[in-house]
Amino acid sequence: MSCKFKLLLENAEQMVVVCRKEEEFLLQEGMQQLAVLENASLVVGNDGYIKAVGPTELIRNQFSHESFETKIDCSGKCVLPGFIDAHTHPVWAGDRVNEFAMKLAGATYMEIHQAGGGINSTVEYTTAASEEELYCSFKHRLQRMLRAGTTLVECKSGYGLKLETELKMLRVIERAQTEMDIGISSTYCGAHSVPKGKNAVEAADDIITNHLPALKQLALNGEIHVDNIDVFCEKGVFDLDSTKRILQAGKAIGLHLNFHGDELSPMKSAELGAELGAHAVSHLEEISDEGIVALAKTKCSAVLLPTTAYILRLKQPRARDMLNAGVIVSLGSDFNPNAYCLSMPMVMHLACVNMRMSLNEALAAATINAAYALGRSHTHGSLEVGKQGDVVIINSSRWEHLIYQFGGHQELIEYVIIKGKIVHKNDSILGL
Ligand SMILES: N=CN[C@@H](CCC(=O)O)C(=O)O
Ligand SMILES: [Zn+2]
Repeated sequence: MSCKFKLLLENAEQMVVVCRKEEEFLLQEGMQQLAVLENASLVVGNDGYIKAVGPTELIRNQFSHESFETKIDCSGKCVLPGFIDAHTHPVWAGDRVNEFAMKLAGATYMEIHQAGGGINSTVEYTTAASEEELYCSFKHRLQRMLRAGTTLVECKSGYGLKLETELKMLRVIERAQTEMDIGISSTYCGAHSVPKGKNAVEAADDIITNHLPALKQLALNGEIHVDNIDVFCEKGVFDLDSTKRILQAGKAIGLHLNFHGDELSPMKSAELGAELGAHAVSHLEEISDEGIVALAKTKCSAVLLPTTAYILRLKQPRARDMLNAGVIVSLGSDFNPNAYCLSMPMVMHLACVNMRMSLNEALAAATINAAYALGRSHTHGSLEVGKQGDVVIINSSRWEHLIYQFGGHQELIEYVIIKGKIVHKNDSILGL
C-alpha cells in the first residue's frame, strides 16, 4: 500500500521556520526575529511540498492515523530550511591555484585580469573542454554544495563569452536541472568579461544582436531555460552604459536582471539596478550612500558575497548600513575559480564575523532573502505550508552551531532533504 505522505520529521529540538506570515523577504527587523519553533514536527506530502509544521503534539494528533514513506526522529536535532546560494560560477575547466599564490604575494585581482589571467584564462580552458567534462566537474561541485546544505543554487555561465561556448555552459546547467535533485536558477552571463579583440561596446552589441536572440529562440523551442541575465559592471570590464543596454535587452526577452556591480570600483551599479527594476545586484563592496538609498527604495536585493572580500582582501560590503537603511540583504558563496568556497555555512560565518551580521540575519539572508533574489521565495526559503520540503537536519540542539562551528558543517549536517527525499545522509555523525 502506498503511503499518503512522503516524510515526517518528528520532535525536533528546534525547527527554524524563518518566516511567520509567508513574507516574500525579510528586512532587518524580521531577520532579527527569525521564527524558530521548539519541539516541533514537519510533514511533507508525496508531491514534495510541506503539508504541516508545528508543535510535535499537535502534529502527532493530527496525523496519528496517517502513513509516511520515511520518518526521522529529530530528538536532540535541529531542522532548518535548505540553504540557498544566490550567486555562483560553477561551470568551468582548469583551475587558478597559481593565481591564488600570486594574490597572496601581492598581485591584485585586476592586475591578473588585465594580464590575461583571471576570467580570461578560465575562458580558454572552458572553451577547450568538452561538454561531458564540464558536466562531470560541475556535477561533483553541486554534490559538494548539497552536502554542505545547499538545496537551491544560482548557476552562471560566463566562461565562454563567445555564443557557442556560452550555450555549451548553459546546456550543462540545463542537464543538471533535469538529472539532479538540487534546485538550480540558471543565469546567462555572457558579459562576464570583454573577449579578446573587442571593446565593451562591441561585445555588448554582439550580445544584444546575436546571443540574446539565440537564447530567446532556444527558450521558445524548450531547449534551454534561462532565468536571469548578468553583466560584470566594472571599470575595465563593462561600463555602466554597456551594462544598461545589455540588461535592458535581457529584460525585453523576459530574463530577471541579476548582475555584478560596485565590486572593485564605485560604478553606480546599485543605482542602475534600482532604476531597471533588477531582482538583485551582487557584491557592492564599493556601493555609494546614494546606491544604498536607491536599493532601499526598491525591492532589488543586495546579494553580498563575503568570500570575495575575504580572499581578495577588499573592504567588506557595508551590510549593517544596508540593513539599517532597509535593503533586502541576501548571501551567496560566489563559488568560482577565484573564490573556491562551496559552503553556505562558511559564508554565513564570514558574514557574521567580517560583515557584522547577526546569526539570525545571516540565516535569513541565506534562506528566504536568497530565494527572493532568485524570484523563488514563493516556493523556497522557509519551512511553511505549501513550500518545497527542502530541509537540512543538524545534529545539534541549537541551530546556531551551524554557523558558530567554522568549517564544522561536515560533521554537523546529518541529512539534506529535497522535496521530501533524502539526498544526503551522513552516517559518520558522532553527536557532540
Ligand atoms: N567579479 C566577477 N566575477 C566573479 C569572479 C570570476 C572569476 O574571477 O573567475 C566574482 O563574482 O567574483
Ligand atoms: Zn560572481
